[in-house]
Amino acid sequence: MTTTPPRTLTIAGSDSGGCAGLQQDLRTFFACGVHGLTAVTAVTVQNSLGVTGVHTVPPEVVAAQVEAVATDIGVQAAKTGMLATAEIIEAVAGACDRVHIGRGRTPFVVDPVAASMHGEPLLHAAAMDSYRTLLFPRATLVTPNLDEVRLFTGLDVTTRAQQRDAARALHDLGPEWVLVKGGHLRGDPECLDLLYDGTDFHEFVGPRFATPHVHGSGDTLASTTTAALAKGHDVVSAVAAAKDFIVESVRAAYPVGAGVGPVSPLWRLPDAATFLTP
Ligand SMILES: Nc1ncnc2c1ncn2[C@@H]1O[C@H](COP(=O)(O)OP(=O)(O)OP(=O)(O)O)[C@@H](O)[C@H]1O
Ligand SMILES: Cc1ncc(CO)c(N)n1
Repeated sequence: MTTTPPRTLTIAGSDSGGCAGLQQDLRTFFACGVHGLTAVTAVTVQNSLGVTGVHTVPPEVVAAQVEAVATDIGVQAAKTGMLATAEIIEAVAGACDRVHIGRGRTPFVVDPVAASMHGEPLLHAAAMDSYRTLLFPRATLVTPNLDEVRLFTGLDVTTRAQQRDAARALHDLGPEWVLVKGGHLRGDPECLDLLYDGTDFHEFVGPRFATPHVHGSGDTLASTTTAALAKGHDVVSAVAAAKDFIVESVRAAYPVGAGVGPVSPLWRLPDAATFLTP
């Protein structure tokens, strides 16, 4: 009998285009050798050009999915993506408490998704406070991009020094660790992601590729980190592994549709492209 792989849970929205959201989380989990579980929060009508509809799942159904998989299948690490509303955030916080997901217990990565990469909102404005009071204090790690940093702290980050100020301000909101992602620091010739635990900074620097196809890059980074935590890495080595993984995934990005294509965890499965070739 084969050994059961570690189980990772994503609490996230569906992207019908398969580039971001829970679809990207699941394929990243698969490529990282963990069994992916899902608690669906919302269905988005989305393609490579943007989001044209959002339909949320009732909060009690989101909570029930978390509890159903955690109590039977077990969760070694969990992450959140699009949570959409204050009511869903409240339900997620309650369910995670009941099944012992959160800092000091099962590792919990909170990716505070606020908008699509095309700028369409994926979070109600009224839900910002729920993130601050209910999720950041429960998080092992929060992973904001620079737009989310501005929303949560009011800080505009245009330099690496300001990235450090932002990490300090976010850490004050209660998470154990903060990763301020630098993908949006367009003037920087490299991509620096900055990790902070309230004492030490850790810098993860990678190349900045010229590709426009970076849809799902934040989801891939957070999912890989979650998979590494489930396999027993500490936060610093999990983020280091995730940074190596995202660099290869951006290098392997491909176009779909008329707009922005996804970064691709498929680089990890080199045989897959030729498998099933007639
Ligand atoms: N052009 C690029 N080349 C290489 N790495 C990149 C590039 N753009 C982003 N990254 C990396 O991808 C990860 C996600 O960063 P980013 O700041 O873009 O997050 P995000 O906006 O949440 O992503 P998305 O909304 O596209 O899912 C980071 O590790 C970042 O350094
Ligand atoms: C469902 C969903 N989650 C997250 C993002 C952001 O990457 C997106 N575009 N769509």
